[in-house]
Amino acid sequence: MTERTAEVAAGKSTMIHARAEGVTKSFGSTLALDRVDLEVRAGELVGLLGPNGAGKSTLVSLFTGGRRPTAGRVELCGGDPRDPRNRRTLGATPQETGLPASLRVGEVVDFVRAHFPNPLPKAELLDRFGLNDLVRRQTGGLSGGQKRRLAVALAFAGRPEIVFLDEPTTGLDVEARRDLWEAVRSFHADGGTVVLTSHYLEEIEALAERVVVIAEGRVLADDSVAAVRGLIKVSRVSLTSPVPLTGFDLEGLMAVEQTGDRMHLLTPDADRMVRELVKRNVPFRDLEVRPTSLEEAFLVLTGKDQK
Ligand SMILES: Nc1ncnc2c1ncn2[C@@H]1O[C@H](COP(=O)(O)OP(=O)(O)OP(=O)(O)O)[C@@H](O)[C@H]1O
Repeated sequence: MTERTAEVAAGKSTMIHARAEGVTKSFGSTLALDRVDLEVRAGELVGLLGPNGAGKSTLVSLFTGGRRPTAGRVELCGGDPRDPRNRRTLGATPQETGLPASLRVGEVVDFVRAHFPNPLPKAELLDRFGLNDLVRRQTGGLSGGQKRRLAVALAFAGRPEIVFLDEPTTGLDVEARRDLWEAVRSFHADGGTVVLTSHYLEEIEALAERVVVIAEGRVLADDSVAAVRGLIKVSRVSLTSPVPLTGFDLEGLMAVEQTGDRMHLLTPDADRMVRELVKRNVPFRDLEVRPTSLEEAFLVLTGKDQK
C-alpha cells in the first residue's frame, strides 16, 4: 500500500485533485455550464450523471485543459489545467477518440507510453483491458467496442493519479463492460482518483460512491448513490379515465402527462398512488405501472414537467 493509498483508506485525504468554482461555460447563446461548483478529492471515485446535453463533457473538457471557462475558476492538481505541468498526472478518455487508423494497437500503446517517465508495463496494460489478442491489429479495423477499450486503456498508460473517463463503456458488450469496471475499480483501490460520466445510474452505482447529478448545466445533487437513487426514483402510473384528474388533489403526484386518452402520473411511490386513486374514487381502466427513464426523472427534477 502506498502512502497515498493508506491516507485515502484512512479517510484522511483532503487533497483536492480537481476543483470548479462558479464555473460557467457558454458556446454562443448556449449555456453549457451555469455556475458549477465541484471538488474532487484525492482517492475519490465520482460519477457525473446526467441526460444528453447536460454539460458533463464540457465540464470534463474544462478539467482536462481542453477548454477554458467563460467565467469562474477551474483547477487541476492545484493549478490551471491548461498548463501541461498540471496535467502530468492526468489520464483522460474523451467521448470520441481519434486513433491513427494505420497504426497497430501495440504501436499506439508504445507511442502513448513513450510520453511518460514511468509508464505502466505494456503487458499489464494490454492484459487489464483485454487487448492481448488485438496487439497486431490496425486500429482502423477495430470494432467500435474494441476502439473504446483501447482508448480507455490509453488513459491509464502513464500511471495517472487522476483519470477522467467520458462515457467509458459506450458501445461495449456486457463482458467488456465488466472487465472495464474491474480495471477502474482496481485503479481506484490502489488510491487512484476517478471521474466518470454516464447516462446510467446503474453504471455509476457499480463503481462510484459519490454521484454528481447534472442537468442543463447545473449541479442538481451531489450525494451518495443511495440518496440520488431515492431522488430520481420516479414511477409512471398510466391509466385511462373518463374524467379529468385535476381536482382530485392526489397525494404524491409530481406531474401528469397526457397522450391521447391515456394519462400518465409521475410519482415517487406507485403503490401509494394506486391506493390514492381508489380512495378518491377516481374512475379508471387499463392501469399500468412502470419505472421512468432517467430522462423522464430529470424532467421532473428540473421542473420541466409540471402538473
Ligand atoms: N463546441 C460546442 N459548440 C456549441 N455548443 C456546444 C459545444 N459543445 C457542447 N455544446 C452544447 O453544450 C451543451 C452541453 O453539452 P455537453 O456535450 O457538455 O453535454 P453532455 O452532458 O456531455 O451530453 P451527452 O451525454 O449527450 O454527451 C449542449 O447543449 C451542447 O449542444
